Amino acid sequence: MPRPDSPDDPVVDVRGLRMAYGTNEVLTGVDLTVSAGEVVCLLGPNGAGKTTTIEILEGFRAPSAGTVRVLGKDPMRAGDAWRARVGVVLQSWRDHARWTPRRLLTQLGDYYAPYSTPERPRPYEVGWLLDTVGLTEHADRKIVGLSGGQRRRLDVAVGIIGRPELLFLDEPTAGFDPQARRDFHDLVHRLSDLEGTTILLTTHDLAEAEKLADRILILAGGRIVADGSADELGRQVAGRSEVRWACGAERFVHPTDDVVAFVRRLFEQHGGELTDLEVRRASLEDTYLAMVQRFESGARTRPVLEEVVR
Ligand SMILES: Nc1ncnc2c1ncn2[C@@H]1O[C@H](COP(=O)(O)OP(=O)(O)OP(=O)(O)O)[C@@H](O)[C@H]1O
Repeated sequence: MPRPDSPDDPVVDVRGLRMAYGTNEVLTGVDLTVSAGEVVCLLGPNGAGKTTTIEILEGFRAPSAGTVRVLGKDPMRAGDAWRARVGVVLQSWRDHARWTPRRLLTQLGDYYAPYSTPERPRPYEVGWLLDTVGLTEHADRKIVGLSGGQRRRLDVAVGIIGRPELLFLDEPTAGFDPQARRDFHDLVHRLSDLEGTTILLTTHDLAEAEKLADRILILAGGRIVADGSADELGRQVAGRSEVRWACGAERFVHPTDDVVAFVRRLFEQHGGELTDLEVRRASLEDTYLAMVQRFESGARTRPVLEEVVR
């Protein structure tokens, strides 16, 4: 039995997780580990099982099989003290529509006060939190009158009011305008860098994943098919970089695995004639699409795909 608070223990440790809804097998053997202080992003196509995985880790859904340990406990059996250490940003806060954000956050914050420790005083101060999520101006308006993006900011505030050690964010920026998105990214960095909060998030915004995540997991076909930083994943997809150049009026494009060797040859052969040169590295979007495609084409003939990454 792992000691819950040893800094060396993984915050999330999942082995052989399986989940079926009736005959629909959504997760067929997920293994994943998240260490203290990491920001990990779970990517995957629609219906891959990201929300299902997160809900199981949150203790909101019982898995069909496998071992799940979150902060050293089985989420389905963990008590209030465990829950106070975990923050969850749900899709949208619907209760208490006639309350104000300030009242709601104050009320929810009181729930966490008994779980305050000298190392981690709980809850956050409500005024500070309202300011941090950009809701000060709307703090005393009824929740029912907030815009979609303002409600989403409130969702985030509700998720972190208890100063969680582990925070789950399921598509946190869906519906955010660019400013709200940037503010949110700053908040995630702040929680991670200053508070040491461990964060597991899902998103379909690959630029967001690249910006926020220390590590990216790709869930496809019921398993984790890729695990690494954006750069590490990129290196596993061959032919990813593209060199574009011009000789006089003629333009050329060539994909390559080894940009330096290719450009060196280019200079040796055409150095004097080159009028333009550009190296375009594949984005996380290119990598992600290539990996999911590789998985899907392989899956038609081979159900097990560990070789995609390892
Ligand atoms: N409560 C449920 N009952 C039955 N099937 C469900 C339930 N919740 C999810 N599913 C099914 O499980 C699969 C995975 O759904 P899930 O919401 O976990 O995927 P996701 O990766 O989060 O998708 P998205 O990117 O679209 O949000 C889907 O086929 C979905 O229809």
